[in-house]
Amino acid sequence: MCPVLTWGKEVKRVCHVPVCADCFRASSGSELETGESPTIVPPLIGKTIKHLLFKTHSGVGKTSLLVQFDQGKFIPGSFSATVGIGFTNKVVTVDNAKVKLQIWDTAGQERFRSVTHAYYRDAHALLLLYDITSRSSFDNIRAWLTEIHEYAQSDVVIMLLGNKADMNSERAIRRDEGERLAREYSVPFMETSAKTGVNVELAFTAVAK
Ligand SMILES: Nc1nc2c(ncn2[C@@H]2O[C@H](COP(=O)(O)OP(=O)(O)OP(=O)(O)O)[C@@H](O)[C@H]2O)c(=O)[nH]1
Repeated sequence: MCPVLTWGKEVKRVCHVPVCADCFRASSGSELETGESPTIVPPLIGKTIKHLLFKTHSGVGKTSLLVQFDQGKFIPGSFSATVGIGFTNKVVTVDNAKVKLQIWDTAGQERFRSVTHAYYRDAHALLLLYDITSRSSFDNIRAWLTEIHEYAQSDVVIMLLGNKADMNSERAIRRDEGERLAREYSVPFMETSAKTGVNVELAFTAVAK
């Protein structure tokens, strides 16, 4: 039985898979040459999307959101603060194509600003996070958006995320405030919860579609 292969946009020739002549024809669109061994070279990954995950304020749930996306679980309690920049790789299937998401996790602290700037230029997507129970985290967003516009590629996808959506009773920022700010900067917006997992997958994969 031949493997089912999905051809992505940027083919990365990483391994050879032996297949029958019919599958070779179906996958490559060409016939085997006489004497040619029936192997095709599938892409392991269709494309790589680089995300940069931001928090605008301490404790908005950036690490929890990443853990929920990566491991599908919520681990209560604060993680040790992100130092400098780290990254997580996750391969997801989008429209039958495998896409590698490389998620760079930045420390929001001032002293790491210069490190972070270097990554802006390379990113396809920037996820900007605030905590719906924290007015100050929301108030920081404008400054971050201004800075991002200065350093990021002009075609970068910026997404605004209001995290801790499960904490409705302690909400300090109405959903429509988030929506309005997002409209003002022409960026997509959604509320997420690292605890319940709501919209977490969507937030990370939306850019890959
Ligand atoms: N209820 C609820 N709590 C959350 C959610 N996301 C994170 N938390 C909690 O908020 C606190 C901070 O979460 P972290 O993931 O450490 O936040 P961070 O932005 O990485 O924090 P620092 O790097 O320390 O600034 C922890 O107690 C988490 O358990 C969420 O969606 N819902």
